[in-house]
Amino acid sequence: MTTAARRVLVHPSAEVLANAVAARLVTALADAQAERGEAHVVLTGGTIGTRALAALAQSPAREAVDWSRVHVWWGDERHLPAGDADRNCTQAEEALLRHLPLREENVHLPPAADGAGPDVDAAARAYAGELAAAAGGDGVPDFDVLLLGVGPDGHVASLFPGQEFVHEAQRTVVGVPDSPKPPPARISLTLPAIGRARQVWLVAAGAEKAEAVAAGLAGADVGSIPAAGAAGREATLWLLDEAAASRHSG
Ligand SMILES: O=C1O[C@H](COP(=O)(O)O)[C@@H](O)[C@H](O)[C@H]1O
Repeated sequence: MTTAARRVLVHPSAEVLANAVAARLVTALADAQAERGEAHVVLTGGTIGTRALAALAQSPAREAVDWSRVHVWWGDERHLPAGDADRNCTQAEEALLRHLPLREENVHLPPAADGAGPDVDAAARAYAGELAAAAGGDGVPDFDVLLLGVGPDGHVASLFPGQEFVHEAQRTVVGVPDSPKPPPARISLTLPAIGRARQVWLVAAGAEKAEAVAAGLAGADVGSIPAAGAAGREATLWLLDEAAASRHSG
C-alpha cells in the first residue's frame, strides 16, 4: 500500500455521503463481478455505515449488481444473541439485506452468543474458520470492498485504542471481551485481515469524528488511532462529510 493509492473525498453532508457510498458500492461490486464473477463485500456497523446501506436499499441502481453472486461479511460484530437490535448484522438486515435477492449461504453472519455460546474467542475462531474456508483453506477471501466506520476515538471494526488486538499479527479474527464501547463482547477482523481487501473505505460523518479522522490521515500511531492502520491492497478511500473532514489539513 502506498500513499498514492489513498484518496480523501469530502461530501457536503452526511446524507450526500451516505448516497455517494451507496452509489460507489454499486459500481465497485458490478465491476468486481464483471472481472471475477463474484464479489465479496465486508460491511461495517455504525451510524453512517448503516445509513449508507439504507441509501443503497432506496437506490434503483442496486439492480446493476447480481446479488446472487455477492458474498457478505462483517468487519466486526457485537457478540449478542441472534436478532439482537444492537448486532451489526441485524441492523444491516433491517437497512438493506432483506431487500436484496441474496443467497442465504452467501450471507456470512458472525456467530451469535445464543448459538456459539458466550466465549468470544470461540466465536472468533469459528468466523475465522468460515473466512478461511471461503478463501480456499487459509486466511480470508480477496475482499473487493471492506467498509469501516471510524469511532470518535479512532477505532475501526472493534479494534480500540490501547488494546492489544490492534497489534495482532497472526490471527484474522480476534475475540474482544472488554470493548470500551458497549456492548463489551465483540469479535473483529484484525488489521492484517483488513489489509487483504482490494479496497478499504473508511466512512465518517460528524464533527465528533474530526480529530480522529485528522489523526488517522496524518499517520498517527495505530495503538492510539487504529484507523491509521487500515489500508487496502489497491486503494484506501476516506469518505467523509465536511464536518468529519474539518480538522484535516490536506
Ligand atoms: O461499535 C461500532 O462502532 C463503529 C463506529 O460507529 P459510529 O456509530 O460511531 O459510526 C463501527 O464502525 C463498528 O462497526 C461498530 O461495531
